[in-house]
Amino acid sequence: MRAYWYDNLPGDQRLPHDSGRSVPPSYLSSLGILHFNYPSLTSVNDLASSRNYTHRDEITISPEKMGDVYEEKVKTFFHEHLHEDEEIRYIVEGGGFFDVRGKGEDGGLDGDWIRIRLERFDLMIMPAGIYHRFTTDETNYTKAIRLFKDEPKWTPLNRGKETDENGYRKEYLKMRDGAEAVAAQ
Ligand SMILES: CSCCC(=O)C(=O)O
Ligand SMILES: [Fe+2]
Repeated sequence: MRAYWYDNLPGDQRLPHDSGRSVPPSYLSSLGILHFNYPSLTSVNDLASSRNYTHRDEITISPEKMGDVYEEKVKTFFHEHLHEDEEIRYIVEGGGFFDVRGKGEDGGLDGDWIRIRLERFDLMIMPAGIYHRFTTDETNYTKAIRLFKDEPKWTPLNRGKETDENGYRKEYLKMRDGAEAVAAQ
């Protein structure tokens, strides 16, 4: 795992877009993001049961596996969205990028994109309500396990006026900025 500020330059979303400015783990945790490196599935299973995740599926995002819909899927995943549940992803093979919004400057709610590079054995937990997006990298191959509390269901809520007002979004901001207010004391 490596996190850095997205360079915001034009070009394929699958390129690294590395500005060269790293984002430290402490900043990611202040956004409510957790990361682990689990070379064995046993640890993934333990984490799943400790958080009451009883369902999972395995997704292979690649042109070979998905055929013609691959490019379309990759664009859908890259549309800025949030979920009303936390999102847990474990990379089994290949790699990919999750982009998440940093904090805005001067108390603004949303800042610039942070790119999080995930590789084999990386497990990431993103809190409900965080704006994010996903893309494969130039190798066009991500095999990941998605953990769910109930039946596997992926419901992205694309960013808009409605999601800005979403209760889970508001809860997330309270947690994020509340945590910061406490840390600053
Ligand atoms: C690597 S999982 C696919 C992307 C995804 O689940 C998401 O963007 O929410
Ligand atoms: Fe998502």
